Amino acid sequence: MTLKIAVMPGDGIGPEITAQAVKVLEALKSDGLNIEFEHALIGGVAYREKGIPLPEETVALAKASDAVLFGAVGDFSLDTLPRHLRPEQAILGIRKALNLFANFRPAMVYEELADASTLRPEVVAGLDILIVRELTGDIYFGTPRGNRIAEDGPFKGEREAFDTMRYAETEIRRIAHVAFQAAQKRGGKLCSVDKANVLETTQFWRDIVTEVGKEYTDVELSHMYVDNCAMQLLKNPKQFDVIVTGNLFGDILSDEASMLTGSIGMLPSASLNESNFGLYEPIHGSAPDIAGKDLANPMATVLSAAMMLRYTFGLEDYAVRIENAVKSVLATGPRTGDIWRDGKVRTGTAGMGDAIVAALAKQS
Ligand SMILES: NC(=O)C1=CN([C@@H]2O[C@H](COP(=O)(O)OP(=O)(O)OC[C@H]3O[C@@H](n4cnc5c(N)ncnc54)[C@H](O)[C@@H]3O)[C@@H](O)[C@H]2O)C=CC1
Ligand SMILES: CC(C)CC(=O)C(=O)O
Ligand SMILES: [Mg+2]
Repeated sequence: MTLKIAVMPGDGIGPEITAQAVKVLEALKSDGLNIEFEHALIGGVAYREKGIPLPEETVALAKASDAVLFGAVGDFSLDTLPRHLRPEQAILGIRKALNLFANFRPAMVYEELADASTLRPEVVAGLDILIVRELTGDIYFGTPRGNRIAEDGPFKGEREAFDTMRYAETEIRRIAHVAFQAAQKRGGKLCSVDKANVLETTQFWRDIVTEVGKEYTDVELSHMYVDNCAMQLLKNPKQFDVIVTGNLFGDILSDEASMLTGSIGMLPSASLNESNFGLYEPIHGSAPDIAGKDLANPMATVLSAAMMLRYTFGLEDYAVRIENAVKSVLATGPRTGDIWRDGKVRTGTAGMGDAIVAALAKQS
C-alpha cells in the first residue's frame, strides 16, 4: 500500500521546515517506505491565491489522504483582515473539519540536548512528559463571540469584545479517555489542569475527568490549577507524566514546555481523531521573524513526521529510525541557531535536514 500524505506547508517558515520533513521521509523510500506526497494551499498563501485561508479542495485533499503533514500558518501583514479570513482560521478550521480533538505534544529532553535547556540540567535531564491538549473546543471555538457596544454594566456604551469558554460533556469525556489510556501506556500518572477555582467550564472539566477516572483505577489522577502548573513546569517538570488540559491552557503550557527541551523548534505534535487519522505539525507558528532566511530548526517537523509513522501507520521501526537520526545529529552534527552552542557547527534549515538524511543513511 502506498501512504498518501497531504502536505500543507502554509506560511512563513512552513515551506522550509516541511520540505525537510518530506526530504527525510523520501530518504526512507529506498528502505521500503512506500509513500507519496501531494501539496495543498493553506493559510495566508491560500488567502492570497484563492481569497480564503482554507479552500475546500485543501480539506478534500486531507480527507482523501492517509495523513496530513502541516507546517504553520500566520502572516502578520494579514492581521487586519476580518477574523474569518485570517490565516490562523485555517488551522482551526481543518482541525474541526477532520474532528482532530486529541492533540499529543510530547516534551522530551534528549540527552544530547540537555546543554540547550534554559533550566539547570538536573531539573530537566531525562524529562519525558506528554501534554494531551483538547483541540476542537474551548474558548477557541465557543460561541457567541464578537464585538459590540456594551448594553449594561459599568462600561455601558463603550465598545467591548467577548469570547465564550464552553465544553460539552462528550468533548471532555473523549479527551479524558485518550489521556487516561496514554497514561496507562506510560508512567501511570495523569494530571488534569484547569482553573476550577474560578471558571465554571473548568470545574465541569474537573468533575467529568474525575468521573472518567473511576474507569482507570490503575492511573493515579491528580488535579492542578493552570497557574500553579505553569510554575511547576519550571520548578520540577519531572513530577509530571501525562498532563491533560483544554485547548487554551494546552496551547500556552506546551509552548512553555518546549523551552524545557531546548527550543520551540524541537516540539512535534500529533492531532488525532477517533480513527487515528492525524494531522502532524510542529507546535510553533510561522515565525515570520526568521522566515525565508534558512534559520528555522526543522526538527519539530521531522519529529512530527516520525509521530505520523508511529501513530497513524503503526510503523514503529521507521519512526524510531528518524528519532535516532535526530539524536545522532544532536550529538555530533551541525545545529541551527536556536540550539547552537560553542563547539558545535552552525547550520541552516536545509543543512539540518541534510544532516538527518545523512544520519539515516549511516544506520543502514
Ligand atoms: N499552528 C500554527 O500554525 C500556529 C500559528 N501561529 C502563528 O504564527 C505567527 C507567528 O507567531 P509567534 O507568536 O511569533 O509564534 P512562533 O511560534 O511562530 O514564533 C515564536 C518565536 O519562536 C521562534 N521559532 C518558532 N519556530 C522556530 C523554529 N522552528 N526554529 C527556530 N525558532 C523558531 C520564532 O522565530 C519566534 O521568535 C502568528 O501569525 C501566529 O498566529 C502561532 C502558533 C501556531
Ligand atoms: C493559531 C493557533 C490557534 C494555533 C496554536 O497556537 C497552536 O495550536 O499551538
Ligand atoms: Mg500555540
